[in-house]
Amino acid sequence: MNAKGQAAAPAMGQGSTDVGGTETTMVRATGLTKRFDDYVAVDGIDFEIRGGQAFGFLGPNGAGKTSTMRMIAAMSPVTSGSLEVLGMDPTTEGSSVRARLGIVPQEDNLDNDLSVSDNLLFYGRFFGLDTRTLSARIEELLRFVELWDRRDARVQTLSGGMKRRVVIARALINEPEIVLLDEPTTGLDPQARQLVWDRLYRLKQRGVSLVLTTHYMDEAEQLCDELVVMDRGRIVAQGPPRQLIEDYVTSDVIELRFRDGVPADTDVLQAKLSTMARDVEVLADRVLLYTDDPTGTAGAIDASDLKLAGTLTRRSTLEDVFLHLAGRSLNE
Ligand SMILES: Nc1ncnc2c1ncn2[C@@H]1O[C@H](COP(=O)(O)OP(=O)(O)OP(=O)(O)O)[C@@H](O)[C@H]1O
Repeated sequence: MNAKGQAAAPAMGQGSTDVGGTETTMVRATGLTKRFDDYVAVDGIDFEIRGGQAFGFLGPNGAGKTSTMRMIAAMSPVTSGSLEVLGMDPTTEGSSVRARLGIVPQEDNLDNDLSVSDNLLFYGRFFGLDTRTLSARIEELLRFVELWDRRDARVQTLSGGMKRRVVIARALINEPEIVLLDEPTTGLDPQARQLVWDRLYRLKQRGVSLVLTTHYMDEAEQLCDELVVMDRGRIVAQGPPRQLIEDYVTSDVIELRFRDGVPADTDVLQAKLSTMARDVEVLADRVLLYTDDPTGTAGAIDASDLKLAGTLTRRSTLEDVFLHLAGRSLNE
């Protein structure tokens, strides 16, 4: 207990509050480029990740998110441009960079035949940690991810959500200053996702910087302080999630569904609807009306001769930002 009677924060990430405050640059990329033969996967991007932040790369499949992560993780060399991770060059100082990172890959690469705690033990030995230190850390980490009671279970017997939490615990074994998570909740059911989000949120509260990729807008909105939105290797927008929504789209969206499907003559439809809202997006199955005056727009819709099956009014999301910037949906 500390002077205020609160339980002391676990050892993980200790020091990161000193060295990793928001004034500290954890990762800086300038003109960062990754090419696979002639294919440009990451096309000259600039970004800066500051300490204690949850920083997200949001974008559809193939946007270049994983390629960017792999360069930060010193797992894939930079083709051109510059990249600095914790003040080091990951291309020439790869092992020093990796020693201070935690990595949660897209695929759970646990040893299914080993127990939960042995997975952490063997991973920890790579970092040269002795058995006593490791035992204490394994207990603390498995309690943190709420899997201490499953410590002796073979990984094979765990659910997908539990496995993901084991990978997160494993990534923390070396007390990293930055944890890189590649699509941390892809494939998990809603309840398992909530649990992972909750643990990541707590980790951030302890001063650990999180860098994650996702193609889920709700994950980006829930977890990230700062986002870059990527499409086809480039950054199309950058900022805090709420700021991006404010900057690029209206406060509300009214979705229209038509009785006989979206009318084929989209030019006529666009012209008619554009008098009712600030922006109109015609999709295959519905039309989106972007408005800062949902009541006024709803009134104009009611007074029109549109043959509608139904309408839905909702707050704008990052999905709308992406649609506005890229002209297509995030998960298309
Ligand atoms: N080793 C590789 N060799 C050739 N092309 C690659 C390689 N790795 C990735 N790519 C290509 O680079 C592009 C960007 O891939 P990347 O995995 O970085 O995207 P992503 O945004 O993470 O998408 P996903 O959500 O599917 O992982 C894709 O078109 C992919 O096919």
